[in-house]
Parts: sequence; C-alpha cells; structure tokens
Amino acid sequence: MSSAPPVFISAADVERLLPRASLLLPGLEAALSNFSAGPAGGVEQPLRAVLRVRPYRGFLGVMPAYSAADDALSTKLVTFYEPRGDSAAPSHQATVLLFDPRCGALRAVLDGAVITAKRTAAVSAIATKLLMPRPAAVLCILGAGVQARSHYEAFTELFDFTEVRLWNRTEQRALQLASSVGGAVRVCGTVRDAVCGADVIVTVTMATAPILFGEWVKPGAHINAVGASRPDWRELDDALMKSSVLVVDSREAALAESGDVILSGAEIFAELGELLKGTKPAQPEKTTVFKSLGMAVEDTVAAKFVYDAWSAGN
Ligand SMILES: NC(=O)C1=CN([C@@H]2O[C@H](COP(=O)(O)OP(=O)(O)OC[C@H]3O[C@@H](n4cnc5c(N)ncnc54)[C@H](O)[C@@H]3O)[C@@H](O)[C@H]2O)C=CC1
Ligand SMILES: O=C([O-])C1=[NH+]CCC1
Repeated sequence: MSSAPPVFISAADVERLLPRASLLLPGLEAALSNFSAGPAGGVEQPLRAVLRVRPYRGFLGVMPAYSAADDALSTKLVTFYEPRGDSAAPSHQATVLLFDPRCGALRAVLDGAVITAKRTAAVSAIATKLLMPRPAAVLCILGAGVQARSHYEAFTELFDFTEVRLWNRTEQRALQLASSVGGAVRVCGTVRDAVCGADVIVTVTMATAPILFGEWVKPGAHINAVGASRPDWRELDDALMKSSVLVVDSREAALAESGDVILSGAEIFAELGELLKGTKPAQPEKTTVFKSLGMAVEDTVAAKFVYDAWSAGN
C-alpha cells in the first residue's frame, strides 16, 4: 500500500488541474464550516509553527491539517520573506505534501504557490459573498503581487463589479498588473483615491504599518484584509478595525498572529465558518472586515482537489 513513490505535481500542472479558484468554493466552504464546528467537524489543525530566518528577514511556516470529511491529510511548508530590492525570488514559496491518511504514506509533493494564491482568493470570495454590501459596484485592490492577481481573477469571475481600481506602493508594478489582466482596471496614485467610495476592498500587501485608514472607507464597505500575517505587522488602522464587524478565519490564529487584531484590540465577532453555518449572522449592511491569515485545511482541500484530478488522468 505504501510502496508507490510519491508523484510530483509542478506549478504548471497545478495551474492546469486547478484553472479557476472558484472550483474550490464548495470544498472550502465545507472545510471552513467544519473547522468552526470544533471537534465534531473533524478538522485537526494546530496553530502553524512559524520559524524566523532572522538574518534574511524571512519566515518558514509549517501548516499541517487533517480533514475527516475529505479524508485528506497534508502539510504545507511555506517561506515568506520581507521585500529585498536585491532578490528576484518570489516573496512567498510553498510546497504541499499530501499523505494517504489510512497509512501515512506520502502520495504527492505539490507546488504550493498556485495553491496558496487560488485558495486564498477563493476564501476571500466566500467572505465577500456573505459580507459585501448590496449592490456592490466598485472593487479596489491594494497591492499588485501574486495575491492581487489571484484575487482579481477570482473576483471578476464571481462578482459583477462595474469598476476595478488598483493601487500599489510602486505604481509601475500596478500598471504592469493592470495591463496584463483581461479587463479594465484603473490604477490610482494614492490609497485614498483608490478606496474612496469602494464597496469591496482587498488588501494584499507586504505592509508592516497601516496603509488603509477607516476615515477613507465608505460605511458599509467590505474589506478582505489578507496581508499582515505577523503579530507586529499591520495593514489596517485601529479606527477601521474597531469600527467594523470583524470576521476571522480562525480565532486562535487571529489572536496569535494578526497585528491588526492584536494591536488594535478589536473584538472578533465570528469565524467565517460560523457565518457559513448560520450560527452567527453575516450583517452585510455594516462595515465588515474579514481578517484572513490562511489555514492549513484550505491547502488540504486544494491539494486533494488537484491530486484527485491528476489521479483521474486529467
Ligand atoms: N491570508 C492568507 O491566506 C495569505 C496571505 N498572504 C499575504 O498576502 C500578502 C501578499 O502576498 P503576495 O501577493 O504573495 O506577495 P507579493 O510579494 O507577490 O506582493 C506583495 C505586494 O505588496 C507590495 N508591498 C511590499 N511592501 C509594501 C509595503 N511596505 N507597503 C505597501 N505595499 C507593499 C509589493 O509592491 C507587492 O505589490 C502578504 O502579506 C502575504 O503574506 C499570502 C498568502 C496567503
Ligand atoms: O496561509 C499561508 O500560506 C500564508 N499566510 C501568510 C503567509 C503565508
């Protein structure tokens, strides 16, 4: 049973087998609900271990999870490094190991970068579906890297925005992203101009201090706060954190890892899984923040999706 060597699934093959983040929505919605159901939900997921690579301002995260509903066992190894002008390497690199949960044998080694990009955008889309104002016309993305692209692709597929705005710390990078995607994107020179009147805002930067301020945000807007995954890093200011209904992927992780949550002292209203289960109301009429840190079980769901498609000969 354990003798077959593991398969290696490259980034190109993950992209081919998982062409759209939206394919993950049913599996991720179920996994988020199961996670928030506690032990009865059958998700085993410890807080990730994050090791510092101090001389290089880098981090290595180890993210294991088992999902009984999916009967899938995996761990992701993800490195993320603060921006350095001299490095051509992507800021985030990842590998997912998928095991046979029945015997512990390693079945697949998958490139984790595409999985991370797509599952994160899919989870933001799940939160947005529940929390965005109705109607929602203007989407604003702050950041122009890997996650900015995956969020642009998922959100323009799933929602009917009439305008998409983009801001990045270096405008050139925003212009490059805007010209490489299919649709019309307005590149803005300041965060304030970009978010003014926006219905849905996505923050996907490597910022370590707030870039988005509550006074600029339209009441009732929904924000997906995806960056700032260290306890001393910020993307959102205290005013925005404290005046919004705050939804997180994992309470435990938010209280241990999110500078926006810890340093603002904002109260967590619910986990996304609780909104999905209906045990907490979504409140789309209010200003809402979904603080995403990324969960191992999301990678488990995505890796199993890709491995099953690969095994089926697709
Ligand atoms: N919540 C989740 O599940 C996940 C969150 N992330 C986080 O999302 C964020 C974006 O990740 P990627 O797109 O992969 O990174 P990336 O390196 O591809 O893009 C980062 C973007 O942030 C900008 N940036 C860099 N330093 C900045 C600063 N000090 N202020 C404002 N902008 C700055 C860069 O110009 C670039 O456009 C990161 O914070 C990352 O850790 C990444 C993966 C999963
Ligand atoms: O979930 C994830 O893979 C990550 N979250 C923050 C950095 C990487």
